[in-house]
Amino acid sequence: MKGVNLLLELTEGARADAEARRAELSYEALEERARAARQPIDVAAALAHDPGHTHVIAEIKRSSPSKGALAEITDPAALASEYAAGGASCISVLTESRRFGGSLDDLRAVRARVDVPLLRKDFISDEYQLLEARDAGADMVLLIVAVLQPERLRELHAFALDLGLSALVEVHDPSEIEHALAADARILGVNTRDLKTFEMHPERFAQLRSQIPAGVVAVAESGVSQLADVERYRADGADAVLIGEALVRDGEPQKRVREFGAVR
Ligand SMILES: O=C(O)c1ccccc1NCC(=O)[C@H](O)[C@H](O)COP(=O)(O)O
Repeated sequence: MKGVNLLLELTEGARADAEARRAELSYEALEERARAARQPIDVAAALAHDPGHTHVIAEIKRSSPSKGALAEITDPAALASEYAAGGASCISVLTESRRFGGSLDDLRAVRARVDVPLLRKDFISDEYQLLEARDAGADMVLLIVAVLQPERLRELHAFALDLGLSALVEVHDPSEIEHALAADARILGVNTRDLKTFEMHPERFAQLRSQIPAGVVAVAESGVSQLADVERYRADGADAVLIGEALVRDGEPQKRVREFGAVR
């Protein structure tokens, strides 16, 4: 399947890049540094349902496999400041370099500039990558159920929590929700992008929402291009929306984040 193959390719590439960094900095040395880094923020609390407001997770995304180049972001920290000023509840920093053009340096630069919770958005399959996330200032990491065996998902989720990190556990279908909940996910993201065709299926969020228990943060990911899309996800029960392309292409990201966040 093209989509699964793409996810595997992205995951393998991210793992190879992390292995190269590990050759420069050992696991043990990184762990010592990571555990001494600032204490992460509790992101589940920051994204908990708010009747007066939709939490916006605003993404820093230069390019993507589906669209190619999206925006020339020379100063990710400046864009993050705009997002924060617009009231973003969390900022997602894509650190994958091969297809998304991101880096851990982007994450570090953003951390140095803003105080809002940060998501390290990458294709994580190894503990070393979780240590890197905490060391670079992340509060939350992405774990994609489609590329992790159930036991591996449980291990990585538990290790993230042990490091004080939160985890956004990403699902695409009902069986993946079961695996996510079995791993004790507290923040669940439904990605409505079909990774086989790259088509958007916003109705998937509503289809899966009833399987997400009360008390678990429900995030609708991908495909927001206008206010009506946020209103729809909100009406379908989203506590938070994760938005990339629409914000990086917008000339007024601060204004746009404020507008999207005002949806109730
Ligand atoms: O964006 C892609 O083309 C993509 C392809 C394969 C795997 C992941 C991909 N995107 C990651 C994301 O989850 C999105 O960046 C995020 O949900 C924001 O989506 P959007 O608002 O549609 O840019």
